[in-house]
Amino acid sequence: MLKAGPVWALGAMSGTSLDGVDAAMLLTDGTRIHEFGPSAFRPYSPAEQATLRAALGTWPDDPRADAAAEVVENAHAELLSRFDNVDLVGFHGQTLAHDPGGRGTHQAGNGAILAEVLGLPVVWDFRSDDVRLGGQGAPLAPFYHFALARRLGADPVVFLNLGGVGNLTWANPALAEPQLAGALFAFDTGPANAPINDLMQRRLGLPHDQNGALAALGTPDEAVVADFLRHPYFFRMAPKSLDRDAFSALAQAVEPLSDSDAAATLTAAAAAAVTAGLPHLPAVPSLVLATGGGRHNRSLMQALSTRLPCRVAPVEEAGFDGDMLEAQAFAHLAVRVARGLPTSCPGTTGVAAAVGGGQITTPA
Ligand SMILES: Nc1ncnc2c1ncn2[C@@H]1O[C@H](COP(=O)(O)OP(=O)(O)OP(=O)(O)O)[C@@H](O)[C@H]1O
Ligand SMILES: CC(=O)N[C@H]1[C@@H]2OC[C@@H](O2)[C@@H](O)[C@@H]1O[C@H](C)C(=O)O
Repeated sequence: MLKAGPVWALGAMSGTSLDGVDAAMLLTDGTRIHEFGPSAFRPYSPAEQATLRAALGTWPDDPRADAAAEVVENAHAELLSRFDNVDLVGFHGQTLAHDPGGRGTHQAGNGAILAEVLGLPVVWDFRSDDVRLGGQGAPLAPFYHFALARRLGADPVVFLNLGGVGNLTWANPALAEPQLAGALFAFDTGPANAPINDLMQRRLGLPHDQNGALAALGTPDEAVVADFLRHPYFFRMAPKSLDRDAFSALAQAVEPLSDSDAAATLTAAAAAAVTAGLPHLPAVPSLVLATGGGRHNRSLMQALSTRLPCRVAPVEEAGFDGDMLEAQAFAHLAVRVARGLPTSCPGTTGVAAAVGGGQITTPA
């Protein structure tokens, strides 16, 4: 049994960009954020990353998925054992495949193993219940965005996560609870860093376009961007979510371009996808707070400023840590699961009614 009141939760996220594991502690009662705690990052080695890459698109019982799960479990055990005074762990795992309307959603990594290794209760498998009940299973960070918005005041706040995939959240903290109608609107916007990382890896053997330097040297091919924006995904009503590699045609379209023009085009496409998402929000915001690794990419931030009809600023402007926000989100969500509070609702995943997903494993 988790003690009453705020607890120190340790959240861990291994994101779609495959760069490594983020972990962060948060003092929360699942509703209010009391304090931000320490955080750490553990990169995947090139060999580990190759194992994860080889498993993308696989489902449980595939040997490639088993190999990926082992990498994920070992990396998390190593990273999470560095933290002290943890009451509860929130373990997202690594998404290998996501097909909410079909085969479901697959996060590699067994939370029960981690619970034994760490000797701590672990909340995991956050997405399956939502998908089983007809939801998209993603995005889940919006319930944490709501708690952040409440810290800032009563006005609506828009968060843009620039991870491997991008996602937007409109949070209205004037409502008392995140699951109330009108409190949250959220959806994946489109590819963000993943296609840029893949290009850099494929052509130059580099993990990403450091600070957007390569894209800054090139010119976007606007015809490719315009064609990309004709994808039916952008015309679908929210909530909606994406698999990491849902836009493989975009990668093919930039193949004939030079390295810098290809990087510039993928960067412009990532920004254009966000612009295409804005009409799905209740109103055009005056400010978008950018979080996730993509906010370090100057070319991407520049492309967003050019293409969006509002100001875009890193989430640090509001006093938050954009590198650890997703890890903190899974700390917060873990406490919500342990307390029986919902983690998704019709406005975030399209599920018919609010759901508290996730399983809890307590070590023997
Ligand atoms: N200095 C930088 N310059 C350019 N890009 C960067 C920089 N730092 C990080 N990034 C990009 O951000 C990515 C990591 O972002 P983040 O950790 O938010 O993604 P993620 O959590 O893996 O993805 P998701 O949110 O989709 O699950 C890197 O893979 C890289 O593409
Ligand atoms: C299925 C899955 O793992 N989706 C991730 C991915 O990365 C960003 C975007 O696509 C978002 O939908 C989600 O992650 C964040 C943490 C979320 O659930 O809010």
